Amino acid sequence: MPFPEPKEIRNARASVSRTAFEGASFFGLCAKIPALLAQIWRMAWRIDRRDVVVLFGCQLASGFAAAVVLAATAQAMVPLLGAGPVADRVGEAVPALVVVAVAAGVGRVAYGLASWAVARLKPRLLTAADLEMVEALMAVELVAFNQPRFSDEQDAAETGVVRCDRMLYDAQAFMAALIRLVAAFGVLTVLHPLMLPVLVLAVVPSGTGAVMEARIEHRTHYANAAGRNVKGMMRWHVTTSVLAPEVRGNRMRWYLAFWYRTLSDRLDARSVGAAGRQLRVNLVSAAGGGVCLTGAWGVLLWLTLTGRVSLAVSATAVVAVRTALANLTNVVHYCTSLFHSTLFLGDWKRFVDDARGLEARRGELQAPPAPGTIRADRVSYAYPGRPRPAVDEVTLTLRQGEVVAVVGENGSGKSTLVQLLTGLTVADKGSVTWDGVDLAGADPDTVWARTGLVPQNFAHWPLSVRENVTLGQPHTLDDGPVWRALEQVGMREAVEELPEGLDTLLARELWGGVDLSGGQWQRIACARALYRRPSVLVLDEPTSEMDARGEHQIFTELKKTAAERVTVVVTHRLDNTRIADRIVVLERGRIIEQGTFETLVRAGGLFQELYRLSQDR
Ligand SMILES: Nc1ncnc2c1ncn2[C@@H]1O[C@H](COP(=O)(O)OP(=O)(O)OP(=O)(O)O)[C@@H](O)[C@H]1O
Repeated sequence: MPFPEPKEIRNARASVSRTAFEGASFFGLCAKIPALLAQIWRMAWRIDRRDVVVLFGCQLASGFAAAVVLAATAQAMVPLLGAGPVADRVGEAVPALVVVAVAAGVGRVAYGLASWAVARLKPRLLTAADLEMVEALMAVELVAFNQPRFSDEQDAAETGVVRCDRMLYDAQAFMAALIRLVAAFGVLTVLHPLMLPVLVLAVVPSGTGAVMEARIEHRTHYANAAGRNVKGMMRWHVTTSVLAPEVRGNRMRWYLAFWYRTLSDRLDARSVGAAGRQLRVNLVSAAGGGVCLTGAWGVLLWLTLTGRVSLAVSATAVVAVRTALANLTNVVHYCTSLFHSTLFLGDWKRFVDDARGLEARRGELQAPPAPGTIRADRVSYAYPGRPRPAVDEVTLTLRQGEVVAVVGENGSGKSTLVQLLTGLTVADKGSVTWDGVDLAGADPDTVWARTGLVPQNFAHWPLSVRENVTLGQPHTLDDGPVWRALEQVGMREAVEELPEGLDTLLARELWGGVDLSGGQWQRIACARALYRRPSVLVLDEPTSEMDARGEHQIFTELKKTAAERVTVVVTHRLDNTRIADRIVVLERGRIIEQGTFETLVRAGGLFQELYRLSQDR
């Protein structure tokens, strides 16, 4: 049976860049260039003023040198093409030829120095853009990730970061070509005023063609954006060692290969189609440019034949026209590329600004360092685009020293509730208070400084064992507390056996790395939370992959250290809830039962039913 075709993937919205480019004409682009250049210079200026000054100065020098080369060439042509013995004519031209050689040398050195400044600025510009984005993303409210537009905008902004690499080079190449073009125009105008309009006419078709080609490229880029992103994600899934057993054990390889090839073919088909359209545009503009250029040569010939310009001037004009044309092609090419890059940069800027606006900034209130009471008062929360609240009018009080278990079926709202209790998410309705301090108005950093969280999806940080335990803490050189936390979760022996103990890198893909089992990783995540000695400890399915001994050890430890904190455990293993002082049962976002294990297991409600099912084997 043939495989079913993968779904066509599209972006949730068209990017602002795309619309901006679609609407731009050649002259529209030109008008925007000064502002775009100013934006790039401003960014570069913040990074290294000296390099920007070198870059700018060298560009001016190389442009000036180009003008001198052309003007001196014209001077040398006069004797060279004049009358008299060859030796005399050459001798007369020597000073001008020396000027040509020196100016060409100065131009080359200036160009080299400008490239050096670009090479120094480029990586730092990229890092600055990247850091801004990473820092902004790490600070946004969790709810931002649930907005459908957010990930599209993030993709466009990522492209902006990558394009920073090219943008500076484009700006430099554009400026260099522009300066040379202006120099060539200047020399031509001096030679004969009629030369300038003729040359402008000759270059309009190629300029228009280049913009049209760039627009096709841009359109293809966006048409392929969503598919390219998904393909990139899929590439990781199908090639990573983490998922290799699943891919093989379920014989997924053939379908995944088909999927990957189909998606790649679709992307390629768009690019191939675009290449054909670009060729047509290219040929038409080349033909138009050829006709105009022939006209320009014709005018030059007419000026020469009618004696309006000398043969020497005419020869210089040929050199100047060729210089102008070559640089004009570069001007148009780099201008469109620059425009393209700065549009992506605009996406990046907008995203970073928006993300900063979405930063978790709620108020100046300080959360109590060790809350005696956490209270949820008629708290509701609905995820964007979901009609039913995930947590619905929940009222609950947790006290210091208490271990509370939260149970319920999949999707009943357990994880969402613990996120609300720890201020990771702010309630739509109702309030969560820590000793009366409303988390909606509290500085979230002061809240999270007191919490220890083992979420359902925790990271396998590709760092050393020590860093995996201490992550997020102020640095301490003392390994005692690290070993203590590892002991609490029964990992001391396992870590001692690792090749480099606490220094062992936990990442099998990297050189010298060692991977852990699923249960061991869970123990490390628990050790990380316990190491923090939090006053609010939240564990969301902390032992789902652990063996009986590990699970027993964790729950014993929780009970032993419960007095110093508020402890909340989300679990599906209902036997574990025996250690809890209180069990809260959720259904469709509401609390339907509360009590001790002994009460609930006989209460005839959902807990009793779920417990019976868990024992019915
Ligand atoms: N990021 C999200 N965006 C949209 N809806 C979500 C999101 N996360 C959870 N939900 C929905 O909210 C509801 C509650 O989810 P939650 O993760 O809190 O349930 P849970 O009780 O922890 O489930 P489980 O036992 O499977 O972990 C579910 O209907 C779920 O589909």
